[in-house]
Amino acid sequence: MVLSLRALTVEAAGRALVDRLSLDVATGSIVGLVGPNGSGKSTALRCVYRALKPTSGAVLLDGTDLTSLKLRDSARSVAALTQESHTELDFTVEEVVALGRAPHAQGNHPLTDRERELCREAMDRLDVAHLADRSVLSLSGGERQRVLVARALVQEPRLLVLDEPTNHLDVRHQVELLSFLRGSALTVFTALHDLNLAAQVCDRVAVLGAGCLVAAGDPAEVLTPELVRKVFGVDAVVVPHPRTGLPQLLYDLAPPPPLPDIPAPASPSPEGPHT
Ligand SMILES: Nc1ncnc2c1ncn2[C@@H]1O[C@H](COP(=O)(O)OP(=O)(O)OP(=O)(O)O)[C@@H](O)[C@H]1O
Repeated sequence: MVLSLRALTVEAAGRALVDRLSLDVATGSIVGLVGPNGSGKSTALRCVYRALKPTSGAVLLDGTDLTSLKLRDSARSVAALTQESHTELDFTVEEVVALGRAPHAQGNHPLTDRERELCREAMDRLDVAHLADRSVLSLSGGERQRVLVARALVQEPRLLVLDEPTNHLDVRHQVELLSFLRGSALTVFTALHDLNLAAQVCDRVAVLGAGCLVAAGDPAEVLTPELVRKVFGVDAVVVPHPRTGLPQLLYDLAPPPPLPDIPAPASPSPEGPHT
């Protein structure tokens, strides 16, 4: 077991943004956190990478309460790609990726050969090696996102926390990133908006609605039309992927069906027509 959330609660402005969330992410598994805008996904993730202190409850890493670890120690274990991951300093891509080694650094020593190799591998993996000497300030949104994932990988974390990792990525880079995660032995806790990508990449999905856990489990069991209607207010049909059999949602963009024919009243009622 790597990550356990135990009755995690975050309160602000007089309400619970995350409400008694309990969840486990097993070693080597990928757990996706899905839910509507504002349902508390980023807030929950922030508690895991210690940008936010929960009001109550706990985040356990291999059974140890995160708050009992020094920040440097938890930074060695947990790498995060966040909505707030910034790259506004005029560093090159290579320098930003190398910063992933910072929690492991002993004083001001230069990177070892092994660490330089790690950085090269991560840049190749994320298709940013050709940008190594470019300033991160000059990158497109998707290129920057890939550099930040490479930085998180070179940290060699026990747990990778990703907040919308496919943001800005074109479909090829989305597929590359997710298939890499799928094929790796990494332990990943990720917020995802795309339910179809979540179904394909996650071992388990957890659905948040208004800060509360609505459902958690195997994507095929959880991502049902009933749940999508209840949580997102959207009609969908679920079809098995023709090659993998994994559930894929097809959303219904049609307007709601017309009301059944009701005989018109003989004369208009004083309140006007009922809808
Ligand atoms: N410091 C704060 N004070 C008050 N409300 C906050 C604070 N931080 C976040 N919120 C609110 O908490 C709710 C949950 O926000 P959060 O960013 O966790 O949602 P999310 O599920 O990640 O949303 P999205 O899908 O839009 O990224 C939102 O309604 C947000 O406005």
